[in-house]
Amino acid sequence: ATTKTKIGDFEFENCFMNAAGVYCYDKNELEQVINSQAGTFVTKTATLQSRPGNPEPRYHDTNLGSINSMGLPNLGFDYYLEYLLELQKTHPDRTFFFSLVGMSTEDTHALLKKVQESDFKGITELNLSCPNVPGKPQIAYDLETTEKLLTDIFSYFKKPLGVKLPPYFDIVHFDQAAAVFNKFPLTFINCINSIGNGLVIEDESVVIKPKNGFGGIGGEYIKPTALANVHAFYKRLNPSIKIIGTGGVLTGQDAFEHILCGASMVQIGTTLHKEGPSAFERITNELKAIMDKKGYKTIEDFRGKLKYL
Ligand SMILES: O=C(O)c1[nH]c(=O)[nH]c(=O)c1I
Repeated sequence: ATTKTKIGDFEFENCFMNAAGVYCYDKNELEQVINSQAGTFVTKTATLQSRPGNPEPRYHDTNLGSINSMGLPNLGFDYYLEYLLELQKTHPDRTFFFSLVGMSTEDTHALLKKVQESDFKGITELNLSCPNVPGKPQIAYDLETTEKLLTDIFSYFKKPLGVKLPPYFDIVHFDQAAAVFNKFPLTFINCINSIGNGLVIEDESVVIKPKNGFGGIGGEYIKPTALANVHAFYKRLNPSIKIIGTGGVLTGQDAFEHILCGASMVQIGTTLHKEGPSAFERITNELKAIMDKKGYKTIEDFRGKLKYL
């Protein structure tokens, strides 16, 4: 079996990649993902200026997953763009993802205009769902603002663009959000970001410093919500808008379920943070074994084919 996949006009040898925020802060981390079995990588979400992020401890692993309130620490847009342009020379046959968001609407447009005017040939992931910048709501929970932002963006941005979404929890919100996204030539949507503002307690204390311990939840806790968002949008979106599935992937079986729900690419966050880049080889082999046992040759043989009772 092969786990190769396609997003927009781009082919990837493997349908696995990191989730933004994990193993993607600097060239050293990104190099490790390039040299792993991952099909591609996405950068840490970049802002116009570099940011130190929230006070530590700001990330904590638990038996069932993770909690984080990083606060968008990153080396700044220019650092990642420069590296991505260098990779276009050293790895001309590969396509990478550039995650970004402005700290204001003006900044978001400034960032995307810089990408549009640059020689970047990869795919841009606009993060509409960072849950950890105090005072900043998750953009994608405000569908009116999201529609206005995308309308303005697509008036000048002509390169491949997708959006990173927070989880939605109401069928009516799936309907309303899908109706907005279907208005735009999006290359993909990525479901889901961490489940915002959970709380993890050990003994009598929170485990992270920012926001009195409130942070985005990842890992095993979130797979049912991730799968529901992948499948809800798969059923509602124009087939030209691909789905990236993120959330709760520990094994090949979890990845199989994301693809069954309609995902064309699967991102790994918490598991990658815990296990390191060798997780890509393990999970790829586990998925291939499942496909071989079931007689599926490519992921298109079962993508989106979730059975109902
Ligand atoms: O706190 C973060 O940096 C962060 N953490 C997340 O869990 N998701 C995000 O999109 C971001 I931008």
